[in-house]
Amino acid sequence: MDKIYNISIFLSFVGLWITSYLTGTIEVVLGFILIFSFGILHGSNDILLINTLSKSKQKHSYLKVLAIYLLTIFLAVTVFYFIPLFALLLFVAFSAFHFGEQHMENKNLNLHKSILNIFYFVYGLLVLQILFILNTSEVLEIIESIANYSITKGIIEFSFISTLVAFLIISTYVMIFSKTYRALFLKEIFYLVIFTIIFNVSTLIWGFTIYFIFWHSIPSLFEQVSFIYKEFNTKTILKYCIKALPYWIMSLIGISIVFYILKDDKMFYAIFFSFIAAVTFPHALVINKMFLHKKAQSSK
Ligand SMILES: CC1=C(/C=C/C(C)=C/C=C/C(C)=C/C=O)C(C)(C)CCC1
Repeated sequence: MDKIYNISIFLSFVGLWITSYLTGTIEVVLGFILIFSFGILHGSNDILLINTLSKSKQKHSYLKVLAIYLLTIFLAVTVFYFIPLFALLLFVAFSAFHFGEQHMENKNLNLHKSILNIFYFVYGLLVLQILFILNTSEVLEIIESIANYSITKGIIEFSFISTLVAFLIISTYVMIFSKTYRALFLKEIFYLVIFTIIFNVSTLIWGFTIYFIFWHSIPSLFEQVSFIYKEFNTKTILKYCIKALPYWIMSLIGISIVFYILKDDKMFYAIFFSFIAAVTFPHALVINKMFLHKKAQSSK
């Protein structure tokens, strides 16, 4: 995993360097290309993951799994439509846990499950809050168009400071009880400094893209391929991509239709993030199950 993160550092700075040559519009287009390729791909094989997870027990019917998955997405869309502010907060909370779990799970911190869950959540939330505090005006605009509710700069600042304090407290606790984390702490702070530099220099969308693709989706793809096929090489990556293709195409068609129907410039980011949010809910749950399964396997 360390190797992957070294590649992430390299790609992040390549990403920053490239954008110094690009106009704002091309930066946004490139961001969307990356999000719609690697970003969506990393969530396209959830159904395959569910089947791999249930292999040992009774195998669920494909249609049943697909139906439950689509129902969760439909439910998320409905909540977004009727109670957007609540849905947005829930989405940020789910995403924070999901980002934190992806980043920290493989560190084998060897602590009680509830402490680990809080730690994953606070870490992921801190990364998001660093992005938000360094791009406040863009974030406020998008939140207003999604939730039809204007929050103030003060709320973003307050959330950032509270999350930072919470992170320092839980980090101290984890350091006291986990030798592994003590050894890793400086490296983790170094990664956070890298995120801060990137989020400060880039626009909101480009900063989010760099984190989401190079620090989340690519490490997650590595983890998923290794979990499903037990090895990570060109052959298994190709297998994964072929399996993901129908879902990937379906999501691209789905979002294109929504954009085509609404065709509203102002709503662009709102639709985009609501779409990501809807697929994030079931995805985060499936990945959580994958990590629990891996842990159970390794402790056998
Ligand atoms: C960047 C950003 C937001 C949050 C985005 C998040 C939280 C994305 C999470 C994506 C995930 C977890 C994908 C699946 O793996 C807001 C709040 C919409 C406001 C505008 C800018």
